[in-house]
Amino acid sequence: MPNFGECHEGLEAFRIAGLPPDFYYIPNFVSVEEEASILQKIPANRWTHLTHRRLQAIPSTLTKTNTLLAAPLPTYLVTPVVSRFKDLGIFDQTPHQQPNHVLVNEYRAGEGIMPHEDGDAYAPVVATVSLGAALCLDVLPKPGDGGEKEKDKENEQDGECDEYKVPMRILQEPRSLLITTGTAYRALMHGIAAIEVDEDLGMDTVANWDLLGDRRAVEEAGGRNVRGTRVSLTYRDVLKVSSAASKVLGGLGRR
Ligand SMILES: O=C(O)CCC(=O)C(=O)O
Ligand SMILES: [Fe+2]
Repeated sequence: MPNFGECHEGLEAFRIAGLPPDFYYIPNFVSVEEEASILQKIPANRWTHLTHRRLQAIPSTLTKTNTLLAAPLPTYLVTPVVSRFKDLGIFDQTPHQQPNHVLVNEYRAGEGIMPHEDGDAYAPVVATVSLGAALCLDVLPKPGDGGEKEKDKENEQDGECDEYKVPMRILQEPRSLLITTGTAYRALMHGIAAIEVDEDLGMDTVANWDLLGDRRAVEEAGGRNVRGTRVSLTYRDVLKVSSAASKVLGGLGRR
């Protein structure tokens, strides 16, 4: 089976070259108008409040067995974003060939998310649309696989990963798309530091520096990004879907 990169030559120009495969960063994936329209349509009364952010799982939270109760995504999350995913073939190789689940996360300045991996409830492709403000995603090695030292040894042996500097940061500008798949999905963790300013941003410290939509703004701000409120939409394909449940819900008029 060909890997993601081999099937998506059109995306090659957007690959984050300095990181293990495959991260792709596309600036200005949605327009300013589209961004405003999506933000305005996120329902105000559906937030789950966590200590360091608030979130909405759409269409619903997965069950204890990581099953999705099938229900269509709301239109504001489908148009225009999912049609653009189709044009790029982002979910062409996942079981349902389209995203069926979206987590909406909101981070105010000073909020973040602990380093984690997204796990095996989903096909290993995540498409993250950022809205509202910029922040840095930290990319880290997974602890436990013998630790970093062991990894370095392995890397020396196969000579394949030497060129990658991890931990590293990806600056996610508003309106951008970040795709995480392959080794990047399976072998790395990601998190967002709970800070108010991302500092020391530049070509050596930001993995997607060359791909940014507005490098100049960051340079003019002296390599600092003062955080505002950022909303992320993380689109995924949940592997286990129960359509029986959705029929019951549909019958109850819960669509
Ligand atoms: O907001 C983000 O970009 C990351 C969110 C995330 O890691 C997740 O929902 O699993
Ligand atoms: Fe995540």
